[in-house]
Amino acid sequence: MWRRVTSLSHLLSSPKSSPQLTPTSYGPKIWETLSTEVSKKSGGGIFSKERSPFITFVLGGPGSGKGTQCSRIVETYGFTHLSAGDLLRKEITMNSENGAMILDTIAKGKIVPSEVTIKLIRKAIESAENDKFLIDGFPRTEENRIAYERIVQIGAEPNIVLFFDCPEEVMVKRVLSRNEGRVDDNIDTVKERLKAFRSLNLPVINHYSNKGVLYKIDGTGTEDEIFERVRAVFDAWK
Ligand SMILES: Nc1ncnc2c1ncn2[C@@H]1O[C@H](COP(=O)(O)OP(=O)(O)OP(=O)(O)O)[C@@H](O)[C@H]1O
Ligand SMILES: Nc1ccn([C@@H]2O[C@H](COP(=O)(O)O)[C@@H](O)[C@H]2O)c(=O)n1
Ligand SMILES: [Mg+2]
Repeated sequence: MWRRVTSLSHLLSSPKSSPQLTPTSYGPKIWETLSTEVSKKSGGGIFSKERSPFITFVLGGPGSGKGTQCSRIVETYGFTHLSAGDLLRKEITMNSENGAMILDTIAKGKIVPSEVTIKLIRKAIESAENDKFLIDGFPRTEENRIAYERIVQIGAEPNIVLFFDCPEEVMVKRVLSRNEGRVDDNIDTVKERLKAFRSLNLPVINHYSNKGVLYKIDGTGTEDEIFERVRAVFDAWK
């Protein structure tokens, strides 16, 4: 039933299999059609028969432009943007039960335990009315990914995974000039975050590449240039 759009194959990094797109299924957007397909199979977890959203994971190193491009995707395609980092930072400002632990972890450039992050993502999905989500900065580790899959059960596979591929020196430069007062935007923590990206996030990215759902996007150039690359992915899914 599903066929891959051949012109997009260059965006997929060595998939063993691929989500198959239906170029003819214009009308309802492909994410609405897919949501229904998945919901028929869904056995519980975050999603149900009645509700199985179209999920895009947005991955990339610190400063690769995930948040920036997510804002553009939201404007153009109407997704709801859930940044795992923003959800965690909100817990710090709300002085919640886990706030101090989260602050300490983020300041060290380490990864917060999966159950904490997934609970926040789950709550945000459940309280949103939209059925199309960009989940930015998650899963960050194989442990994040496996924990998420356990909770979501059938239908846990993201529909798309975007990976913003960017040289480390570009990412470091962007992070250090971000100037938003983030506790982790300093050279020592950035080094730790890059280490975590290499050792923990790249295996997740490889996993999705092997599953055939990964769209690797060149994260260099201007915001507009990068968004044109992103458009090529989403326009093929409409
Ligand atoms: N293409 C670009 N060229 C120059 N600067 C950019 C570009 N894209 C984003 N930036 C800037 O770089 C900084 C980091 O971008 P952004 O916050 O989108 O990255 P991120 O991947 O979400 O990072 P993090 O993982 O640290 O949250 C921001 O100040 C943003 O304005
Ligand atoms: N799945 C995640 C996502 C983020 N974190 C922590 O938050 C920091 C900032 O994340 P950004 O995506 O906003 O860069 C990150 O360095 C981690 O400390 C996490 O633990 N788990
Ligand atoms: Mg971000």
